[in-house]
Amino acid sequence: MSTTEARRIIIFDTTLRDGEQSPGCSMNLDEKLEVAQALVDLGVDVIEAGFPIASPGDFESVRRISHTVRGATICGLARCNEKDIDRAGEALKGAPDTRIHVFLATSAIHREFKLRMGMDEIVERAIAGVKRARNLCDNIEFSPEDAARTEPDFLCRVVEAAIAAGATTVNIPDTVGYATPAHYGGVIRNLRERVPNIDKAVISVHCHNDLGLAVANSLSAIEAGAGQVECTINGLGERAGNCSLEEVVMALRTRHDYYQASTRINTPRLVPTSRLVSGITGMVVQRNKAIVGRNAFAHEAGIHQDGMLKERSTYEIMRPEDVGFTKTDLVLGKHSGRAALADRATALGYHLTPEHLDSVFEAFKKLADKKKEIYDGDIAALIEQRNAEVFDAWQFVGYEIKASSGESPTVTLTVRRGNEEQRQTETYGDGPLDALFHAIETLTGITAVLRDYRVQSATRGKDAVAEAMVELEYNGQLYRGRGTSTDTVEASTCAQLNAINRIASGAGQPIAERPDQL
Ligand SMILES: CC(=O)SCCNC(=O)CCNC(=O)[C@H](O)C(C)(C)COP(=O)(O)OP(=O)(O)OC[C@H]1O[C@@H](n2cnc3c(N)ncnc32)[C@H](O)[C@@H]1OP(=O)(O)O
Ligand SMILES: CC(C)C(=O)C(=O)O
Repeated sequence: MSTTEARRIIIFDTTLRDGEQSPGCSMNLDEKLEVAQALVDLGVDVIEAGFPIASPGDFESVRRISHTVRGATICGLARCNEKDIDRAGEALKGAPDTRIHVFLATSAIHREFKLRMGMDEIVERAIAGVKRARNLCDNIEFSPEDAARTEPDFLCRVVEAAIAAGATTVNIPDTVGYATPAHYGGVIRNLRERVPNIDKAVISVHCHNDLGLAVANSLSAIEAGAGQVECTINGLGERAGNCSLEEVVMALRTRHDYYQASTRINTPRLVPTSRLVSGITGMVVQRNKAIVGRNAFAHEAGIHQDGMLKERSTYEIMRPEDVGFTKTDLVLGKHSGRAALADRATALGYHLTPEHLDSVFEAFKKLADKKKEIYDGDIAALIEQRNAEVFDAWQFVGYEIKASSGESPTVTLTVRRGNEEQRQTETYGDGPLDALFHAIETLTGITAVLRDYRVQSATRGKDAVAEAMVELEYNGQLYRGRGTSTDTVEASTCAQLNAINRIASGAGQPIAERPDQL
């Protein structure tokens, strides 16, 4: 089947109703209007804007949305009683494209313990509710709540009666997330085979995620013939949530070869809409959440990064820009390889020789063992540090400090000169840096005046790299040195040593040329 012949699946978004039922996710009127507009921009077909009987605020938000938001059908929920249905009709009155969604539970557990109604009464109430709603609106959805746990024969009976009474959509909820994919697909198939008037209505699915199967169950139902899927942004919803809109939409799109079904969703709006809803509800999107999570298109493993740089379909089944991310993120961390490091260095404007890359890579791996995430600032600092070290006569190896307040610290500094390690221990000065700088002077035999010393964080976070900078005056010339490390003392010692190395190699600047610095 070609793309043009694909079945179109109706996307019914219930972020503003079932999504709002997530504990702590209530939204105010302005926020609901903003989300409703974003849902229209995203291209959803139906927006379930709220449950008008629930509160005056819910009534008002359904009323305002149905009167101001254009481009989608606006739906209001109602229990199967006159008051709820009339209130929903009132909230939607006068708006151009609306739907009333009437629900009544049908499973044995709900009939016996919650509603205390027998089967016949359920059927009668369902018929009466749909008819009453149909007098207020032409577009009626009926949901036999807890359908997935309802006896198949009885479910067929209720669905047939609801359609005969005027329901244009019959929604089959897995209210408690009990279904599994094959089971749920079977429920839909059974209805299609056994309900004589089933072709007079669209079959819809509404899956909860208690077993983490909401998306899988929805896809199975679509495969079995469902034409509408109910879902929420970020999978928000009662308890473990609902079917996630972004996941089901991208599954249909990515596996079009299999499902032969399409939606109207403008997929590059998925990430912005997810961020909007997350910001408004305060429900943080987990980093590894499919489609919209921060890591959804991030690759850290060297072998994957190498594959991605050669041909991105090696490790990506969707393009990040198709869901609204700007680009794939090759995260640099302890699992990365040279290919990704070289690629990032080039992007940052550095051109590394193979030897230089090896040397930066070695320092990068050491840093990555200490730090969870390596930022661009870290990479730049490492490259510049290595650039400076190329000429170094003395290279930093390590230090030890014994210090207590009010006493001169004792430091041992170890440096390498060629193949030889040199060590200097001293008890000196006001603090560890004073002592370490003095140990450098003793080891190298070069005494200079410290004109400037600065240390700053190169990147973010507690484990950020410290970047130290010193300026030394020596024989009327100015020598700068830089050092980086996650350890501030080490960064400062490296900076001092780097400046001394420059003195040794004569790489200074006349002081007169830089009066502003002094
Ligand atoms: C599966 C779902 O997500 S359904 C939607 C769930 N969403 C919500 O409940 C959020 C909004 N709800 C509310 O604000 C309140 O529950 C209200 C305003 C709707 C009702 O409040 P109250 O009148 O105080 O009733 P309460 O919530 O305590 O109990 C629900 C009543 O509705 C009845 N009921 C439940 N579902 C239905 C239904 N589909 N049709 C008719 N009656 C129903 C229950 O049997 C119970 O009746 P009872 O009090 O005679 O035993
Ligand atoms: C109202 C219905 C569709 C519902 O939310 C559910 O059954 O989960």
